[in-house]
Amino acid sequence: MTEPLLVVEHLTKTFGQGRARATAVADVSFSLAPGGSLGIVGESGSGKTTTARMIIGLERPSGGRITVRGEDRTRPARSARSRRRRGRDVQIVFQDPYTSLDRRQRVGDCLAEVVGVHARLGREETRKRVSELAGLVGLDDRQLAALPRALSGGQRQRVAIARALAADPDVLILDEAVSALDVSIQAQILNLLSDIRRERGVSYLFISHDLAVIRQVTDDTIVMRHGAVVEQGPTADVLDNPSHPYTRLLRDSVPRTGWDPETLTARH
Ligand SMILES: Nc1ncnc2c1ncn2[C@@H]1O[C@H](COP(=O)(O)OP(=O)(O)OP(=O)(O)O)[C@@H](O)[C@H]1O
Repeated sequence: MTEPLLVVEHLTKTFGQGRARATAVADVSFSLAPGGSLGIVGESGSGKTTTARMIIGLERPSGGRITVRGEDRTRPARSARSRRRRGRDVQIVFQDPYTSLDRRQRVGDCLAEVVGVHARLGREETRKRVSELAGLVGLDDRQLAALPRALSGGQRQRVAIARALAADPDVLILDEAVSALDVSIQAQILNLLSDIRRERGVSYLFISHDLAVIRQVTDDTIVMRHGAVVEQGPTADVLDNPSHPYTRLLRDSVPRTGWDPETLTARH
């Protein structure tokens, strides 16, 4: 059996103290295989982003363990060097890349900067690598020379994906990465992500509230509610034959032919 790439065991996160203390993530365990794609679904506030933030090292777990290729990643990195090294393990793409892009920096320069952080390359090699990344995500020279504000939402998300891939990570976390895009652009980005996974063997942790998206891009899925995992398994099984009432509710909440919100609310 292939060794898992990312393993999360009994992960827990509590915020606040005393009466204000709240558990955002409660005893969450899962693993991600090399080249695999795992979906995390759940309603707003179920702990999906907090889980992702702990894996990327932006939040310190209150309990549990995170390993990548068997190496402990539970505590956030202390030095710039180990942060860089960990950047080659896991990268994240958020819903709105505009907030994380430098508004005064041209897209090509932004990509060159990240390439420079992760690999010591000469000017010509850096240029080649930027052009390769741009090709991978479908950005042309005009877009590389542009400032982020001159790009559409879909193009900015391509920049965010290219920037994450510039570190050549083993795992890419996509946190509602296509949720803000309209449906046709969303389909383009999802196809792009499938191609990248096939060509590069990068693994995905795909966080979304959209079950159609989860069905399209993941092999396995976990369902979170109130910080805990209530169901997990192959995506088709979880979505087609949910065993937990909450998963059934999530699935039945998707509008489709014959959908009746009144019956749904009455039932739950
Ligand atoms: N820094 C923080 N301080 C206090 N509480 C927090 C903090 N970050 C998250 N929480 C709480 O933890 C819970 C889980 O939040 P989280 O953002 O992980 O949920 P989510 O499933 O990603 O939701 P959404 O889909 O709306 O992004 C929420 O109740 C949230 O209010």
